[in-house]
Amino acid sequence: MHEHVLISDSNKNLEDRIKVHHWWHLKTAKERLKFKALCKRGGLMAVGSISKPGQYPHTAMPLSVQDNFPSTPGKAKLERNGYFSFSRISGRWHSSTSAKFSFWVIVLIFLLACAAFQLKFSGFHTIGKVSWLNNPAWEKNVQHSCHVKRDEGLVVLVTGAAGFVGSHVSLHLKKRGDGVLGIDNFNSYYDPSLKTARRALLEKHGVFVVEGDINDAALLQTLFNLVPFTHVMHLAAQAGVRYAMENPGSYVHSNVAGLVVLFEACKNANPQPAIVWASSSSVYGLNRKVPFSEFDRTDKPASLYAATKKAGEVVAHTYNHIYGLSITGLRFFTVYGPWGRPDMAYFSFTKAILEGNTITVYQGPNGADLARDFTYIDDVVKGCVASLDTAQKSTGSGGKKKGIAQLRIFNLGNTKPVTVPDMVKILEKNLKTKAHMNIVSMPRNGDVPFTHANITRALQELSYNPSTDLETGLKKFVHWYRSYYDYSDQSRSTP
Ligand SMILES: O=C(O)[C@H]1O[C@H](OP(=O)(O)OP(=O)(O)OC[C@H]2O[C@@H](n3ccc(=O)[nH]c3=O)[C@H](O)[C@@H]2O)[C@H](O)[C@@H](O)[C@H]1O
Repeated sequence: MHEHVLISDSNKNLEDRIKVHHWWHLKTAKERLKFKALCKRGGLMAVGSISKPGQYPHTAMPLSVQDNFPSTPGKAKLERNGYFSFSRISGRWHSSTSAKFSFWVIVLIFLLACAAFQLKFSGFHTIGKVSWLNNPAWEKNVQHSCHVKRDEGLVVLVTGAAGFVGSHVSLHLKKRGDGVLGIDNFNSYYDPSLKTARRALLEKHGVFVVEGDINDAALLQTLFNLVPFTHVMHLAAQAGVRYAMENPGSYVHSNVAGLVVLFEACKNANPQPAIVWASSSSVYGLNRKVPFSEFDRTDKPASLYAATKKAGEVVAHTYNHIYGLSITGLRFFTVYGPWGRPDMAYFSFTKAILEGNTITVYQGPNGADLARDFTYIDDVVKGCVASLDTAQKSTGSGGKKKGIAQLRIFNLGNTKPVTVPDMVKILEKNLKTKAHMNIVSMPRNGDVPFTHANITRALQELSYNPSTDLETGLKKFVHWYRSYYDYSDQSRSTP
């Protein structure tokens, strides 16, 4: 077999080094030895594929050149003692120029592919397309967003800031003069353009939202190094009761693993912040005793979503116990309102009714209507802010507990459950349109037949006193929905 060998013996520059100087036809062992000696003398290293054991590679290049090659993973990695096959056509290099060109094109494509891969999968830290690593402009945004404008103001890291509750809480805190920094991964569980619009609103009011995941420990550490947060309002989560059957991993990832990563960052921070975080009414699961009290058992979750929220409460206990983190868990009861979540029934029903589509309404056993303790967003925001304001300091430092720390759980409900068909009637009235309803038995999908909060504890300790009934709240929601999606802006898609 005739081998065509490309040899470079110039050391002037990278271009010259891969210039073709000789064509060799290695027919015999003697020729191969000669080639090998030549490589050695010129400081060259033979590279190229070997089609049979004992054969020499197809091409040669200086060792120094190889140091300039990217050390990238994968099959095409160029190894010092390995072999890399260039574009060889019919066993012959057509010309040195085309070989050189092909080679660098391949290298370039490979580098670009690696960069794209890293950006997408390795937690490469970006804001839009800008890396946060050693980025003074980004650090300035972070610090500016955390600037406190009132006496005794808080410095709060809000996770899930581009989410429904997160955006409302962030705005409220910022407006009263607290320093607020948001973080959100802008995932596509529901239309990310709604999250982007919420972010635009926040940024208009001076709240910077870092695009990143709570599972990114390095990013969290960077934020805690930059800012001495007094509080963390942790609202980032995988929400939705029924979606847990479709994508169980996302619940474990965000609601359990993500929570632990966040607690770790808080535990290591100096000072340790106090944490307020979103649990859920769903932890009451199959509880039949109403109204649901924080003293009731919560060991029978009906969905994986509920199970991960319950797990979060248990994890919170551990971090409070071992590290002295001050932690307050809030059990939200079907929060609704402007800028809400398109996956929730009141929101998706509104869209369907306006578009003339049929809505599916679930019924409980024996044809009983399902009911929810729908809670208006402004009331929930008050509960969140009161929790931050009444949170005691964490007691640990340097990762060690220095004393007993506060650990609280509160129901943030409305205490006035409304059935789903009644909720539909309110929507019909506000939308001035009759809904087409398909009534079906509640599938076994994690749903619970009713929720009803006892809010005595929140009233006592937080002065939490919800004041918006469903009629008033849905009216406000429909008003927002119409202005947001009312097709005056044709470029904006409906949810
Ligand atoms: O309090 C919570 O902890 C949770 O509240 C919310 O869950 P849910 O109370 O289940 O709200 P939501 O989906 O609006 O369904 C409302 C009602 O409509 C019924 N429902 C729903 C959909 C449908 O197509 N038909 C229907 O009848 C359905 O059977 C139910 O009876 C949050 O989504 C969740 O993230 C979590 O925060």
